[in-house]
Amino acid sequence: MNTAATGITATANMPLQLIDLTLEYPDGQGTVKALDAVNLGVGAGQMLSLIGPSGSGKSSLLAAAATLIRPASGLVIIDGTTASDLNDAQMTTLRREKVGIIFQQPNLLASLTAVEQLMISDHLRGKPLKPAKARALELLEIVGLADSAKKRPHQLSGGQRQRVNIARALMGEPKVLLVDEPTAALDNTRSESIVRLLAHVTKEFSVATVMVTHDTEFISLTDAVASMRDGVLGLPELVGV
Ligand SMILES: Nc1ncnc2c1ncn2[C@@H]1O[C@H](COP(=O)(O)OP(=O)(O)OP(=O)(O)O)[C@@H](O)[C@H]1O
Repeated sequence: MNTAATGITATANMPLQLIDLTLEYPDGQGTVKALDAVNLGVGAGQMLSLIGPSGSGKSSLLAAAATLIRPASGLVIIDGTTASDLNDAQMTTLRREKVGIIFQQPNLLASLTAVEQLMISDHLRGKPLKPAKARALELLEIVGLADSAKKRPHQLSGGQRQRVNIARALMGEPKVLLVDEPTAALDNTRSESIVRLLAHVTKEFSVATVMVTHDTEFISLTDAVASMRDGVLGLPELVGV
């Protein structure tokens, strides 16, 4: 199968590949097809904007790519590993090690400082605390929060909380970053800076990023856009400079 044809641009290093992905949900007596033979490849250092009307399947695509739901058919390949070949425990490990997920709401723990929010995610992966702190501080600097490492969520703005969320998703050194409406709760200026930051870390850490968004005005900050309709994914179009 020629998967390169579905990628944003041809590249040997494609951390995220979706091949002929079909996903159905039960709906009364029948089923609703949320993903209909979806093919997509996102290369290392590439960021794709995913747009489409409500109910077109964007969240389903992200959930399948994140290995949070198993497709009815087709393949999800993360950094060369075919997720559908794995059992649930192996899939969880793959997700933990290779996938960073950023939701609309940061879901930070109220009692922890910014640096602790990042360290705990490494701690849950069984990693030692000392290098985790160094990496957490480095990531906070990259996302523009060097001076806010000791602040708790209530001391941060919405945009700053989203920056902590982005830094936290990068702690595990993911190969794939899946981002669901990261700017939905933010004003225009903050939205733009968050999309710029996501585009920056995509390049800086060579991750394959897919961002679901309704903010079409910031799509030009990303490399490509693809739109969904009724579970069918259109071909990605290059938009970046
Ligand atoms: N858990 C579920 N059970 C049944 N049907 C579902 C479920 N989740 C989604 N669907 C259906 O699957 C289709 C795709 O939904 P999905 O949430 O992926 O779309 P979306 O493009 O992300 O929408 P939105 O922009 O509103 O978030 C829709 O018809 C939706 O009603």
